[in-house]
Amino acid sequence: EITKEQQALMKIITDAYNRHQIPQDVAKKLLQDQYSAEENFLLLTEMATSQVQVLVEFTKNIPGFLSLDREDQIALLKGSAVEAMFLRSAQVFSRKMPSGHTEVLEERIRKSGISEEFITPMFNFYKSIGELHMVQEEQALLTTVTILTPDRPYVKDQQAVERLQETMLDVLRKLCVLQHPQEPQYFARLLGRLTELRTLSHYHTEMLASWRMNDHKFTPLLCEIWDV
Ligand SMILES: Cc1cccc(C)c1-c1noc(C(C)C)c1COc1ccc(-c2ccc3cc(C(=O)O)ncc3c2)cc1
Repeated sequence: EITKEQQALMKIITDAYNRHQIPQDVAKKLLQDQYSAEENFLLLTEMATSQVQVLVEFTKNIPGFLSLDREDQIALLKGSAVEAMFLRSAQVFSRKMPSGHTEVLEERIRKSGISEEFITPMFNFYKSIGELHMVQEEQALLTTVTILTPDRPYVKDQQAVERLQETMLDVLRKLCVLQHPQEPQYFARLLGRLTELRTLSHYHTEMLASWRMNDHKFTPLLCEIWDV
């Protein structure tokens, strides 16, 4: 049974998740009509940079996050940024954007210098997230659970992160039972997506290396968060 304080926690996180989105004027740039690989890469770089800024703001609203050791806060953000962006961009695909971003985002990702070996697992992931039909509370909590992963590189006080993550996992588990009563294994399926995210995060490191090989430039914020 979801307790009163768990409901309050879920509301804080879901409101923050909905409040911190890529500004529409930035997202609208996806609809521009240049589709060269260079243009696509530049647009995706702009999206990712804006998404990281939004992610940092969202993370500040996770109850307990700002009480963690400051260096651990940075380590959690660096370690989870790619995974959080996969989850956020997955929502664009599964939400069937009215603004038509779905098709153009897919087109630009497919034609931005990412090799086919990464494109396939990436779009399989997007499809598997879409099939879950997550409600927004589940999306917000799943992103929060991903950010609060204790075993990211350089995290010193893993216990403190684990305590926070367990609190969020408990709310998410109860929410899944409430939202998907006909599917008792739904929560386990959600956690399975987190495993898939780790794999994608390793692919992403190779994607970055191959872009850099072809002399692609990133923004200072992305260089900092991805150590490129
Ligand atoms: C290619 C890739 C795939 C997955 C994750 C990453 C980090 C990368 C990835 N890896 O590198 C890059 C750049 C640097 C080339 C990327 C590109 O990342 C992103 C990140 C976020 C979005 C994004 C997020 C929310 C949106 C909301 C709306 C709307 O509400 O209408 N519309 C458009 C939106 C676009 C797009 C690309």
